[in-house]
Amino acid sequence: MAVIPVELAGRSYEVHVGKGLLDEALSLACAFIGPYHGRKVPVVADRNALKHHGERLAHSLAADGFEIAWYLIEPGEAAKSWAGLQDLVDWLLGLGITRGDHVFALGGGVVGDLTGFACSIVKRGCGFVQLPTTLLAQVDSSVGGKTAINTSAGKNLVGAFHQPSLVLADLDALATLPEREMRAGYAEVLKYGVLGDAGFFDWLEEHGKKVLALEDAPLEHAVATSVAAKARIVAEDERETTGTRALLNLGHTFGHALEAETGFSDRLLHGEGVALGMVLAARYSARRGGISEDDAARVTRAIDKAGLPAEIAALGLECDGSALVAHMLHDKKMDAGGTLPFILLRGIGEAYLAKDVDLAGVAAFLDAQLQAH
Ligand SMILES: NC(=O)c1ccc[n+]([C@@H]2O[C@H](COP(=O)([O-])OP(=O)(O)OC[C@H]3O[C@@H](n4cnc5c(N)ncnc54)[C@H](O)[C@@H]3O)[C@@H](O)[C@H]2O)c1
Ligand SMILES: O=C(O)C(=O)C[C@@H](O)[C@H](O)[C@H](O)COP(=O)(O)O
Ligand SMILES: [Zn+2]
Repeated sequence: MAVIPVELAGRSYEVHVGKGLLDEALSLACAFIGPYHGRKVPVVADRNALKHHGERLAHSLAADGFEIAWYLIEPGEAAKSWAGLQDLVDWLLGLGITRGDHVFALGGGVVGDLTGFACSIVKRGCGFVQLPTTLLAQVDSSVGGKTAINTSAGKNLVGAFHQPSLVLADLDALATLPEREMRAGYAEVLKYGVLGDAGFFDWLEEHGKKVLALEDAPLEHAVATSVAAKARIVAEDERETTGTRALLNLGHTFGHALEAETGFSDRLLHGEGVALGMVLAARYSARRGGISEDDAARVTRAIDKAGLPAEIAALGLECDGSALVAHMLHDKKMDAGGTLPFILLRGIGEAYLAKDVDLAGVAAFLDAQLQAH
């Protein structure tokens, strides 16, 4: 078991990583449950998280004398929408939620992002506890307080920074996760190595297969190392103002554009978009004379070896590079002068924010990538 603190002035919280946490460590979470609503705890879950882990959660809360008021969402990115937000907020208000209450989010990044955002606005803010059940949510989305919904203009364009009070990442939950989702989460694990920890990247090259196969020790090491990396970055730059936190966006400028182009659908999962985005960022960096061609190829190989998509040509998109760049114009990193900073690489473990990227050049680069292979 690992306990990783996220140190934020006045709002520090812990991320617990280990097996059996949904069964055992919930007494920790019970400290956050107010004496409201006839001791019913509001839990937001998607149908898959409920099906596989709802009973464990209900059982464990019952031991502390609590019942659950469930709010169910359909699995998939579509729930991160205005309509999804409105329905959830109405439900919370209907429950008589107070500002001192905590809502529990049981599921992947979709459940966490939507619940966190609803909790940031309901009565101007109530608390929430993250119970992440996907690898992606355990290593990334449940930590750091970015919450959001998507709009027709793009990914995560309406949201808030709102930190959870506690995160319990139960590694046992991953046993029921479909393989494709496990791989998608692994893309964000690789991201921490590629952006800032060459040693971790080396370790993943050697042990990544064991992580994907859910071997206990490698899995816990990968999740805890990822969470610790994210916690360090978030503690340094909570609201992405200094450029440090922007590094967590490695692969996302390209990835979010690909997600938008594929309609935020099952055609391309978020982690798959990030995987492709990291390949593109590495290749684009190599072309500018940053990372070596060999190391860019190493990044591509690690992604491919994990069974993640590594070539955008294989997506069969019917668009050109300019269409992808048009999606990027909505990116939240865009500054008032119309510059879109890109997270590029000097080497493996050495990401930086480049503010001199010419978008016409990116479109031409993408045209070539869309044709290649
Ligand atoms: N807030 C952040 O910092 C942050 C970071 C990374 C990603 N995100 C967001 O997270 C979302 C992606 O999250 P995700 O990859 O977890 O996707 P997801 O929430 O859609 O979950 C993936 C699928 O797994 C199912 N599932 C969840 N837990 C399961 C389990 N234990 N067993 C079986 N099935 C299970 C879900 O029902 C869903 O079908 C995107 O919207 C992305 O933008 C946010
Ligand atoms: O926590 C962060 O900061 C990240 O950038 C983590 C990303 O993996 C995540 O997908 C995030 O939601 C993207 O942020 P956005 O600001 O580009 O929406
Ligand atoms: Zn991401």
